[in-house]
Amino acid sequence: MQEKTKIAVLGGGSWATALVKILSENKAEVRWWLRNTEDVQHLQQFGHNPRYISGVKFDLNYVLPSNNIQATIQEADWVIVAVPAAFIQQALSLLSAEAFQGKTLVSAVKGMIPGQNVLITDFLKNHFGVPAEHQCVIAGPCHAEEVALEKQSYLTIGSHDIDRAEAFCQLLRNRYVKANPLDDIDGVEYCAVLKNIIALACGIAHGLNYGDNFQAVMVSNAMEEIERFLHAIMPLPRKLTGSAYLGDLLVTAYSQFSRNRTFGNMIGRGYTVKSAQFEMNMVAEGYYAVQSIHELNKRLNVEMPIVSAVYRILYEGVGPGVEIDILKDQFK
Ligand SMILES: NC(=O)C1=CN([C@@H]2O[C@H](COP(=O)(O)OP(=O)(O)OC[C@H]3O[C@@H](n4cnc5c(N)ncnc54)[C@H](OP(=O)(O)O)[C@@H]3O)[C@@H](O)[C@H]2O)C=CC1
Ligand SMILES: O=C(CO)COP(=O)(O)O
Repeated sequence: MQEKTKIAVLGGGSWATALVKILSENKAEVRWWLRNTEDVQHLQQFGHNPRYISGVKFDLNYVLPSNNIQATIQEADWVIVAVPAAFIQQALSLLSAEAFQGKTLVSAVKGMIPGQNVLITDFLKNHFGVPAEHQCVIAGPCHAEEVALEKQSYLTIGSHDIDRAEAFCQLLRNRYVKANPLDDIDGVEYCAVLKNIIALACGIAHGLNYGDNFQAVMVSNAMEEIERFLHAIMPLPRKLTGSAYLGDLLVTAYSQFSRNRTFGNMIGRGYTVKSAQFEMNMVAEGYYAVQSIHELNKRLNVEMPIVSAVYRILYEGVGPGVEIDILKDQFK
């Protein structure tokens, strides 16, 4: 009998839950680290994650939930990090560089490490010495909630090592998931960070009662902003109309499932940042990312009116109406 591929998934939120569904249904052995003991016990007893997309039922012959992060990754060939960026340092604090040796690390995270303002793959390289070519990122327009409903979805796996990316695609492909490898790992990682900020801006505008006409213009302007930023930080010929770039921006800006859009919508309707965070039991990465991009852009000086507006609204207390009014006059 062929040995099962051993994969560790770190994180207990919606995206980790969706990825465990895909991988375990493809008969990989998934060791799953969640930080809460009660969640692990619930999974072991009932086969459901109690707090995130709880309708998904897991086959416990293939899914091994645990609170022990060292034991979770020990035997795995692939380690998927699916913890929101702001909590990664804390989540991985018990692990040493040796723990990752010989493994492929896959970031499922669409954020940056706050304070350090680095991408997750750079953090894993700097902090744990994981070489860039031993890493992949999961990109593309894909909400966990739609994976749970088995709706047709597309993922892009970025890596400097295209064979490794293809090998990971093979672990993901199924009846409703198509996966394609791509070598622009930094481009898709930065784009995923930026699209969350733009989706926040779209939510803010929606909360202020702007309509679809305005949002379409905001998204078109945003694409140009993203293009300028990527050109400044990582110039490469890339097709930004691809689904890992434009596609991910569109799904996050328009989907009812988007955390970032929902968070922005609350801000537009007058919630404070604290109260919006309290209302959502999920994480809007764009809130943290906008600070990192704002810091990075002090050096790059890219013209980023939408990102700057979101920064001023969330971190400087400027009224959302004031900032969107300014954008309204700048957009073409
Ligand atoms: N959801 C999606 O559809 C997609 C998400 N992603 C990315 O996946 C990553 C994970 O997000 P997602 O799964 O959506 O997360 P969710 O928003 O679904 O859940 C939040 C997660 O954050 C954890 N968390 C919250 N506060 C803390 C804290 N103080 N310390 C440690 N952990 C904390 C929660 O743990 P607990 O429950 O124990 O509090 C939970 O696991 C993000 O980077 C996101 O951008 C990428 C593609 C799709
Ligand atoms: O990246 C995502 C879909 O591709 C998820 O976006 P949200 O975090 O805004 O839900």
